Amino acid sequence: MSTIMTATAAISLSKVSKVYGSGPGAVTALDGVSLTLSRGSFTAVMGPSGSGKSTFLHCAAGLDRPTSGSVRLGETDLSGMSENELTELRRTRVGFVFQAYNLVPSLTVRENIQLPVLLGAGAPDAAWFAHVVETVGLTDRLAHRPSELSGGQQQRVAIARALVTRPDVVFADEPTGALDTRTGAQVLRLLRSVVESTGQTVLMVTHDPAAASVADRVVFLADGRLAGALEAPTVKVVAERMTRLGEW
Ligand SMILES: Nc1ncnc2c1ncn2[C@@H]1O[C@H](COP(=O)(O)OP(=O)(O)OP(=O)(O)O)[C@@H](O)[C@H]1O
Repeated sequence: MSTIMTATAAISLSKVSKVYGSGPGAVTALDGVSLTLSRGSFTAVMGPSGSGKSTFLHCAAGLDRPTSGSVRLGETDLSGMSENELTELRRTRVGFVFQAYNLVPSLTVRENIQLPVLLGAGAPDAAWFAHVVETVGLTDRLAHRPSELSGGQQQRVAIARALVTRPDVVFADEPTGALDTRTGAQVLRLLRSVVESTGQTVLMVTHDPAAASVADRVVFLADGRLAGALEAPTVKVVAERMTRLGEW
């Protein structure tokens, strides 16, 4: 890999394939996908149901191992890593935001956000923590429990938690799937502003053209393969492209 690529690529997948099962029942969920995300970019992944989006996200994030091909996070090749090393990498170098916010109900907002740092027995960086909390607009909610917050606020806690370790990449799987349109739009604007204010790299899987239009680039998957990309996407163009790819 050239010096320029290692300097700018946050994540890089090379000919990644994933086959579930074996023999006649084997399913090829990903089929030779190569993609590079530059640092500070916001990329949305779209495609019909079953096209391999979740598998792609899981392989890129080190949650699942490709059957063949390689994934690099910055300069780290995930292929040869042990389970323990992958667990450590997920804890320290990637952040996750899921549709179901996955907050710990008994912990306060502050504790939920700090959890990844506390689990690593590290000391939270106070200035960064304050910056993240302010960016997501939760400064006056730190002592609350998740059940005392709205859905949008809970997802903002999850976003803050994903950012607190200053990960190389934040992976978001349908982050607005459980939110109403207006709250979803607020959460997306927040993710966008996070990319701009922190230089964070975000990879987001979504079914929603409006969500995808917030990204810098949309990549489309169909039958486990890359089926094109759009730069500076608009809702209309994304929706048209999805309609051509088949059932959403
Ligand atoms: N653990 C598994 N075992 C067997 N097959 C699987 C497994 N996980 C996914 N698949 C299959 O791999 C293909 C891709 O699935 P994946 O969940 O990545 O698609 P997706 O695009 O995220 O779908 P959706 O939009 O419906 O969530 C599908 O045919 C799915 O049935």
